[in-house]
Amino acid sequence: PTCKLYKRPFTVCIEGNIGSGKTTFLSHFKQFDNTTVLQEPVELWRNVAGINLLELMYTDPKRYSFLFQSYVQLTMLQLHTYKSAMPYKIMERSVFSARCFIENMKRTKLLEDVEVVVLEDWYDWCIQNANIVTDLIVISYYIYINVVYLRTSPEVVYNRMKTRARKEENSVSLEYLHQLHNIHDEWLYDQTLFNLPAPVLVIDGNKSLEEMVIQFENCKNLIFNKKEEKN
Ligand SMILES: Cc1cc2cn([C@H]3C[C@H](O)[C@@H](CO)O3)c(=O)nc2[nH]1
Repeated sequence: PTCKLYKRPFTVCIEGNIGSGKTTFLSHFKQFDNTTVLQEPVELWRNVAGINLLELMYTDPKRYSFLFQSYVQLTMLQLHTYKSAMPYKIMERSVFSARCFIENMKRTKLLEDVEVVVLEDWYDWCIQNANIVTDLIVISYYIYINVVYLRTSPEVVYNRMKTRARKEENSVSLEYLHQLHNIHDEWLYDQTLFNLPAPVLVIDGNKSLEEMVIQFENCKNLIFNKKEEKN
């Protein structure tokens, strides 16, 4: 039998706050037939054997943050290791950004220290043992030197979140979005938190949809060209 050589796809993780424009970015890439687009498996988190774990996490975060993040980690790993024949794979968030949410829950005491240790041990083992190689993290504030991050102000994402009105998020405060924004900034903008698994691109998520699409196009060219450089 001819063994099918599985070539690791050039993987891009789109990162950013709730409501920062990731889904819009992903839909822009759905038009390319050389790219597998993997959205965040929110529907899985809403139905774990009939239980809405996302809702439980927001309703009783002290009790359910660990359980939720542990399931998120599993579902993100399944996406990281998803086999596709396409040369490009774009993922919404990653096990890398899972650490941002865990970090925030640690800082706000929603996770016990021992819960953080267990989540981090799982993460460390997975990184060493699973095939997770991310060639480029796309985040959001376009600067041409090829370091980009989907950076959207908490006020803007708060309004978008409210407009989208995802029922589980109706209790999410502007303060929480500020916390997540700051941790994403530390990780991807100041680059003082965690270590970066890959070079970063940034797009200004505060722009109008038209301006965002222009930035997505620039980003797409950077990404598809980058692969050429790589080969
Ligand atoms: C990797 C990762 C994604 C992710 C999303 N979420 C929440 C934020 C949004 O309300 C919803 C969909 O992104 O899930 C979370 O609490 N922890 C997460 N960790």
